[in-house]
Amino acid sequence: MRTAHRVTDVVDAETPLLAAGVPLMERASFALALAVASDLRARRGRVVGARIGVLVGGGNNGGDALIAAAHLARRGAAVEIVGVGRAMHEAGAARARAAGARFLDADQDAGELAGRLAGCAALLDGITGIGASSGLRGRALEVVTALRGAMASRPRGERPWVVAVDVPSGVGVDDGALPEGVLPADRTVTMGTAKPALLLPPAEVAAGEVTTVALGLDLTGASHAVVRLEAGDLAEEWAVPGPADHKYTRGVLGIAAGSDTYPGAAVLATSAAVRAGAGMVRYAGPDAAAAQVLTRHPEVVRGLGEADQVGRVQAWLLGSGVGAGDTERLAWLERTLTHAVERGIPVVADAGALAVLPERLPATVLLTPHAGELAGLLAARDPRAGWDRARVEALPVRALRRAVDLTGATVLLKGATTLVAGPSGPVHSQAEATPWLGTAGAGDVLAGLAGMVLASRAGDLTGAGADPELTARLGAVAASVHGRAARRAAGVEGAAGVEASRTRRAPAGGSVGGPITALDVAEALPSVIRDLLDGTLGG
Ligand SMILES: NC(=O)C1=CN([C@@H]2O[C@H](COP(=O)(O)OP(=O)(O)OC[C@H]3O[C@@H](n4cnc5c(N)ncnc54)[C@H](O)[C@@H]3O)[C@@H](O)[C@H]2O)[C@@H](O)CC1
Ligand SMILES: Nc1ncnc2c1ncn2[C@@H]1O[C@H](COP(=O)(O)OP(=O)(O)O)[C@@H](O)[C@H]1O
Ligand SMILES: [K+]
Repeated sequence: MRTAHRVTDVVDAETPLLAAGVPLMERASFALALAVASDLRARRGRVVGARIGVLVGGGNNGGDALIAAAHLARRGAAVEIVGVGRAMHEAGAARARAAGARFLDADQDAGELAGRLAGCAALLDGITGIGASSGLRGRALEVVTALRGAMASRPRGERPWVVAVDVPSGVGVDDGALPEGVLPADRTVTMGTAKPALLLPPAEVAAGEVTTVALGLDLTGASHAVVRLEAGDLAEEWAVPGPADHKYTRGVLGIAAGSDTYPGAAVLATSAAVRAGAGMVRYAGPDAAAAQVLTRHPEVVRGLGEADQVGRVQAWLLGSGVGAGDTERLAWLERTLTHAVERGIPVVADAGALAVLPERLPATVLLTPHAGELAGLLAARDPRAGWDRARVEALPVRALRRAVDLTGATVLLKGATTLVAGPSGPVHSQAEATPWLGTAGAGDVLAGLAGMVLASRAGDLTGAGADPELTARLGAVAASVHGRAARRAAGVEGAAGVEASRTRRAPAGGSVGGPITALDVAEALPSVIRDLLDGTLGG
């Protein structure tokens, strides 16, 4: 599990150590210098003679960068420092100067400065860290903007290796905002614990590879702001049947997906659910879609009539492939949702079901909008806040939290990185997917998979003493398994999907994979889940 902590919790954890005289900045800057030296050796063979540019702001983030610059200068690097703040960490500057670092004229033309910096082997971004009040301003913004331009005009292989100190300067440290004028890093060396922006869209793409420096902070009392589940965590949450289990104890999922207009959604959602190991799927949908489902999956049981006539289920998936004009189906979904909520049955509410939500919902209802659907939901409930798709994409965590507050439900926001949060607990952020997954019907597969995961853990979700945060965690499990199945289907290896999409090529030894259909993702589920439980799935 990867985790991140909020700025206030980091500051609270640092304070007693600083008061006790623990040299946190020494530790931080030494580790930073080591990371830069190691990257330089890997990329250029040596540190000696390498030209390293250091962007320095007025606070302790600049202090970290200056002391690291001193270490690197002592190792023989040609270090060039540019102050872009109103002040400069004095002790750090003195050490850098004593070690032989050069201070460039900070007032010179930003374009000339940028041209010089863009020719460095490495750049350290030590402008702002957790003390930043907003996106970069003033001279810092001017220099970074010029530098981004100068770097963009060089061939990729001739650009400097960028290392961000603590966070890429200017990102929304707690909310993951990515304003204009952030220098994208190849690596971020973060101090004490990861910061939320390093795991949250859209800022995470500017962080590159993240290295966390252990500072000895005691964060045991602080809650996680962001959690990213890894393979071992998924295996722990996955329900594995024992000898006493049978189809009913493994979880029966009711699926009301698909319509005469979109019958395919029924096939995709049921395929995902049965392949992910549902004890049984009861399909409640129109005749034509049901015929297609049963042709492909004869094990699916048809349920007719109202919710209480369909037969017992441990969870429902409602709404995939039901359009806004399908008033009769929507009315049925609304009645079924109410029925499920009254009985404490967990629900995945997707697509059409998002249009018929009651005012308040329990946390065991998992809403699965994409950014456009979430914008619609927020615009309807919070009309004066001006939510639209672009705003949701720019501030996804805020949009997610707002939707949770307004509905009471657990919300899963689909995207290249999928975010899940409930009324309490952290934001889960899962980034395993590949951009090849952005294909019609992929959301229906996720919905079926998520429904099956909730059905298989229904007892833990709703029994006495149930963990109120479990729905969100299981949503994250489903998102991660979905993303991993997409990677397997597409043949993506080595590279993270995000990285591959950014660079349009695979790193050495990897593969960016190739096109997939939504059904391919469903079909990859059994082997991915098997590897997950065998412990052979990395990451
Ligand atoms: N407290 C400590 O002793 C430790 C702090 N550490 C480092 O210190 C950093 C935090 O230092 P600070 O609290 O001094 O804050 P920062 O250095 O992150 O930011 C404050 C400085 O940035 C300027 N600034 C703020 N907003 C700006 C904006 N929008 N545009 C341009 N400039 C802006 C301020 O004028 C001030 O000079 C951490 O991120 C980490 O790098 C680490 O060395 C670990 C120990
Ligand atoms: N660029 C991307 N990278 C990774 N995953 C993506 C990307 N774009 C979309 N996805 C994933 O694909 C799925 C698309 O779902 P959705 O938008 O509901 O499509 P549909 O309604 O056609 O099924 C989601 O799980 C989403 O997270
Ligand atoms: K920084």
